[in-house]
Amino acid sequence: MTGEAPAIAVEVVQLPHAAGLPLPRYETELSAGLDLVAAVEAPVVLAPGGRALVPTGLAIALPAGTEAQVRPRSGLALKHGVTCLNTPGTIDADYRGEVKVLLINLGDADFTVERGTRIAQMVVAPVAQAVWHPVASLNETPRGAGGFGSTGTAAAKL
Ligand SMILES: O=c1ccn([C@H]2C[C@H](O)[C@@H](COP(=O)(O)OP(=O)(O)OP(=O)(O)O)O2)c(=O)[nH]1
Ligand SMILES: [Mg+2]
Repeated sequence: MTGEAPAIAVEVVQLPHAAGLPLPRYETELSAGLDLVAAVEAPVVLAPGGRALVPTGLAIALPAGTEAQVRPRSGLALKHGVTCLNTPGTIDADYRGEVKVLLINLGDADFTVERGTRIAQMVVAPVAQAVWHPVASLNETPRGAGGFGSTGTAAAKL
């Protein structure tokens, strides 16, 4: 698959405590996520079961009609059991505070977040707001109210 991903312009301010750190970047041409780095002044140790709100040193202004999602990195999850507690984190287009990452250590050893550690990834995406249309009843569908496993397993269907 080739081609260019559509671009969304995002204003960014690198806060003073992020001085010297690189702006998040796409590691490959068609990556969906920008790797966020920890803008901690000193290493933060996450004990097993511990959590921490880790600063990225970035404040952003997303265009109306977009959001950013803060998602875990699979490598950290696989190797260390470290993930985002509130995944996916939601960055609203009108948020002007610092983007932070709520990490939790679900592994069985201490995990140290060093300055510059790539701790999560941020995906920018279009988003729509719902406009409620109250009605008395909803149209019928083959699924109806079925959910939560109502279609059975793939094996059961064979
Ligand atoms: O992982 C995250 C999640 C949120 N935020 C920031 C941006 C977002 O716009 C704001 C509010 O997030 P959310 O709506 O998830 O939190 P809340 O608990 O509902 O707080 P609020 O009442 O401020 O909306 O916090 C982050 O920096 N990182
Ligand atoms: Mg909220």
